Amino acid sequence: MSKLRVAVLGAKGRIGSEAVRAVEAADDMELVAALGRDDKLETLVESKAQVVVELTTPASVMGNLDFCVRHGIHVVVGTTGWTDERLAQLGTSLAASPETGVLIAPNFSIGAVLGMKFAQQAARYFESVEVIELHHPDKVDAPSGTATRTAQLIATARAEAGCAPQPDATVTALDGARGANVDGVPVHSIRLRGLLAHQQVLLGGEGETLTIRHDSMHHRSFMPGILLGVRRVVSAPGLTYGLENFLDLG
Ligand SMILES: NC(=O)C1=CN([C@@H]2O[C@H](COP(=O)(O)OP(=O)(O)OC[C@H]3O[C@@H](n4cnc5c(N)ncnc54)[C@H](O)[C@@H]3O)[C@@H](O)[C@H]2O)C=CC1
Ligand SMILES: O=C(O)C1=N[C@H](C(=O)O)C[C@H](O)C1
Repeated sequence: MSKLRVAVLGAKGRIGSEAVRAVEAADDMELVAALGRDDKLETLVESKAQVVVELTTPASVMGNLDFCVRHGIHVVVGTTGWTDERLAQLGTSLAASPETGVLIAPNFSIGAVLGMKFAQQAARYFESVEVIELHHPDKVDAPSGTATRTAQLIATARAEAGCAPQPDATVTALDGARGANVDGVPVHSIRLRGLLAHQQVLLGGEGETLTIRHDSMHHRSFMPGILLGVRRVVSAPGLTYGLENFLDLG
């Protein structure tokens, strides 16, 4: 069986360099390009890449995606910074290249995906829910893509269940004291040397709380999800949002 021809964009970055090693080690994949900020995207075409793993920055991802989709190259995207406007722009590109697949995964780690799913399931049963995400201080975006997506999933689950707005008697507060408001869910961002990627979802009801916590201690935690995404995106045309769509979570 021929190997999948895979390229990594952002290959010198923290997660990109780990992804390069993971693709090289995968029996069913061949690393055909490992590109950084100053490399030419045309290399992706010249190297006949079938799948690009996009791990750059929120400032770079849209241009890279546009190039790949125009050239019919499937993309597994880990880069953050997704907004409704960006998703709509991607939808327009994909409409012109309907056989191309793009997976956007706010988080590739299996534990984080499960944590998001559990939070989504629990959200309707508690009066209060807040998200705390904790990352290394070199991260350029806040809140994290994972926390934003978690809050959106929680908010949708609560809206569908007809939950009342969360109780919060705050009348005066310093700017930021109650975190960022993502669809009505407060999201708090910690940046601390020594950390990598961590998240807690705190749920509270009368006389009880539930905390769902996930910790990524090494970038290796993201690799099985990236490899799964590469294997699956080639037969998933259009946009897939969330690795959970490629997992049999029931
Ligand atoms: N979905 C997930 O599970 C994960 C997502 N991430 C996300 O991945 C992104 C990268 O994170 P890190 O590796 O920590 O950042 P980083 O700053 O270490 O790496 C980014 C790399 O991309 C390069 N780059 C910038 N523009 C480029 C371009 N146009 N073409 C090619 N390379 C370019 C930079 O020079 C740098 O080497 C962030 O958005 C982060 O949030 C990180 C870890 C896990
Ligand atoms: O920048 C990171 O490190 C991470 N980014 C992603 C995010 O913003 O959610 C995924 C993970 O949290 C690591």
